Amino acid sequence: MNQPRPLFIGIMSGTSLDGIDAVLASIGSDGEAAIEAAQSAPFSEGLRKALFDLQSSGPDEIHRENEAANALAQAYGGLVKALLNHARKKASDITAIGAHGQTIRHQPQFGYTHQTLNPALLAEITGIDVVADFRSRDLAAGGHGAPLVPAFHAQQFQSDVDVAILNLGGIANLTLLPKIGEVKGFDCGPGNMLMDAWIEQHQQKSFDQDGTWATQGRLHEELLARMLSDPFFKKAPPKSTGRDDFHLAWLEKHIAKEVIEAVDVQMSLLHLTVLSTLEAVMLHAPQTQKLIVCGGGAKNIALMNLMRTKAPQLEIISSDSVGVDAQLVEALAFAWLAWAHKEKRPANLPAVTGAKGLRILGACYPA
Ligand SMILES: Nc1ncnc2c1ncn2[C@@H]1O[C@H](COP(=O)(O)OP(=O)(O)OP(=O)(O)O)[C@@H](O)[C@H]1O
Ligand SMILES: CC(=O)N[C@H]1[C@@H]2OC[C@@H](O2)[C@@H](O)[C@@H]1O[C@H](C)C(=O)O
Repeated sequence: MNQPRPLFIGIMSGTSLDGIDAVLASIGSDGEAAIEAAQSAPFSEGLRKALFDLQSSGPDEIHRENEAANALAQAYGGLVKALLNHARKKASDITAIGAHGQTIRHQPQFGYTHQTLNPALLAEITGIDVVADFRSRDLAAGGHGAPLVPAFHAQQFQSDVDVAILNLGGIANLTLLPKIGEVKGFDCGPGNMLMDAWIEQHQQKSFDQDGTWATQGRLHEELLARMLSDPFFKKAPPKSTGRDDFHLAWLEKHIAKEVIEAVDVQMSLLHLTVLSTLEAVMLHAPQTQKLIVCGGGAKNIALMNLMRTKAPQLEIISSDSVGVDAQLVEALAFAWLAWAHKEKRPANLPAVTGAKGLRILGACYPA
C-alpha cells in the first residue's frame, strides 16, 4: 500500500502587509506539492501598523521589533490552529511549518535582509517543528536571498512550452522557465504596493478592488515615463527589491510639483506594473509563450485586461486555471521550502540570487 505523503504547513505574510496566508500541503518524495487545506487572516490594525512602522527606522526599534516578532508568532500560531481544525488534523500529523516572517528591511547591498518573527515561540505555541529564516544563508553565500520561489515554480509549473510565472504581490517577481535551458528569476519592481499606498492615501481603501478606480482615470504619459526611468528596471539580474526602494516618497518624487488628478496617478501606476513586468519578460525571455500570473494582483481585473491588451502574443492566465489558487502560491512555496530543508536539499538557485553555490535554506526550531 502507498504511504501517505508527509504534510507540511507553509505560512506567508508578504510585502503588501494585507495579512497572512497558510496552507496545509502534502509533499511527495520528489517535491511534488498539493494544497490540502488553506486559511487566511488579515492582520489586526495594531500589528499591521507596528510592522509598517518597522519598515523604516525610528525610536525604540529593537524593543518594537521584538514585540512585533512575538505578536506575529501568536498570529501565525492562531492561524495554524484554525488550519488544523479546518483540516481535522493534529499537530503530530505535520512534519514541519515553513514560516516566512515579515520582511522589514531588505538590504542585500549591505549583506542582510530581515524577516521578523519569533520562530521559537511559534514552535512552542503549535508543538510543530518550525523552519524559518530562509534567506540569510543565500545572502551569506553572496546572494540576494530573494527571490526564492523560482525553484518551487520550476517544480510546480513545468510545461512543454516556454513559460514565465509572474507573482504580483506588493513587489512583482518573475520566474522564466524555458523548455530547454536554465531557470531565471528576479524581482522586476513594484506589483501592487504603490497602487495600494496611493488609494489608501486618497480613498482610505486598502486596495483598488478589481482596478475599478484606476480605470476611471487617464494615463499620464510623462509620469509613467519618469517612473519607468528608475534605473532598477534596466538593471541586469540578479536583482531584488522591496519597500526600501519603492514607496510613497518615491512616487511623490516622480509626480514632482506637477498637479495630477489622483485617479490619473492610479491609472499610471497600473500601467507601471503592467509595462515594467512585460518589458522584463520581453527583454529576458522573448521566446515566452505563456504567462502564469499569481499573487493578489492576478485578481485585479483591470490589470489582467491591460496585460492582455499590451501583450496579445502571450497566453496570459491566472495560476487558478492550472490548479493552484493565485493567492496561495507563495504560502505553498514555503511549505515546499520547509520540505527541502528537512530533506537537506538545497533550494536556492544561484543563477537567480547570485549566490556562490547551492545552499540548504532555513533554520529549524524543533517542537
Ligand atoms: N480583487 C482584487 N483587485 C485588485 N487587487 C487585488 C485584489 N485582490 C488582491 N489584490 C491585491 O493583491 C495584494 C495582496 O497580494 P499578495 O497577498 O500576493 O501580496 P504579498 O504576498 O503580501 O506580497 P509579496 O508577494 O510582495 O510578498 C493586495 O494588497 C491587493 O493590492
Ligand atoms: C526580501 C523579500 O521579502 N522579498 C519578497 C518580496 O515579495 C515578492 C518579491 O519581493 C520576492 O523577492 C520575495 O518573496 C518571494 C516569496 C520570494 O522570495 O520568492
